[in-house]
Amino acid sequence: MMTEPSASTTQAPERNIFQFDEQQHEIALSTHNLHVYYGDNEALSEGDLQFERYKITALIGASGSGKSTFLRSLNRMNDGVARVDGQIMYRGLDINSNQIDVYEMRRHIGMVFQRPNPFAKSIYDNITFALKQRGLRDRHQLDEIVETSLRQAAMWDQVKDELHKSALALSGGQQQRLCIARAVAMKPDILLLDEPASALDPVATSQIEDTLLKLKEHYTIIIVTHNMQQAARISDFTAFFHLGKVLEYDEARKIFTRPKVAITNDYISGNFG
Ligand SMILES: Nc1ncnc2c1ncn2[C@@H]1O[C@H](COP(=O)(O)OP(=O)(O)OP(=O)(O)O)[C@@H](O)[C@H]1O
Repeated sequence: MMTEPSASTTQAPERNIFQFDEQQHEIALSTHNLHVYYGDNEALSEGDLQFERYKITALIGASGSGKSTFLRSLNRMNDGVARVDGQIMYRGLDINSNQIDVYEMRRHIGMVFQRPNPFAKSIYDNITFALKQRGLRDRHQLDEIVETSLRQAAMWDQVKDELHKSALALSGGQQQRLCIARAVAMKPDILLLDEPASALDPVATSQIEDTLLKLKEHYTIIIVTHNMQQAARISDFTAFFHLGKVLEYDEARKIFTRPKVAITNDYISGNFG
């Protein structure tokens, strides 16, 4: 449910960061003193955020507020594009450390992009490509992973008889679910999704949302979305980004019913963005 626009639109932003009680919540990923720069321009100045295991966290905010910059930093997709200062802690390791094998880390922290980007290969080969690159050759094991991944992405029944058809012949929504299947085939801990449904129609969008709700049984999900209804429907926690900072981060039901920060209220009420 959305709240009514607030009268206090001009109120200066206050920081209102939700701190998990680490005793009660298992943290899958956390950031500490994170700053991201494109050249001299500081696009993100974010302090300490924590992401709880097996929950969906939505990153919301107006265009240019830094959501994608933040998301892409979480598995070093900004390497070579931006300078990232601060720590991103995963299983006790800072993923920005020189000792990290970036490809191995991305196996644990996978990503699905805004536009479906299947390889120009068959459905089967899209899912097995990276596994084969890593040396997995056992046909039986590969078949099993293809089936499990497609089931997790809720498209096994639709494509089980045409696994050798080109992925490019699938609809946009199916292609995006194939990209989700490709990501989960690597058995990541964390799935990052950058507006995965923005190029899809409402039916395909709703199927992606149902898929994500099922996937959170096994994965920690962090999703950028411009769709407030989507964030309210599927997220457990929501972070509101504004001008390169997180102004409010809390349980989604609180953000969408009684946000503490006036600008959050204005944004979710559709007053800007
Ligand atoms: N590759 C880049 N080079 C230089 N500046 C960039 C680059 N990518 C993003 N920026 C800048 O960083 C800031 C944050 O952009 P970012 O894409 O993270 O915002 P966003 O909230 O994800 O926006 P949108 O919702 O439109 O995707 C913006 O000022 C943007 O212009």
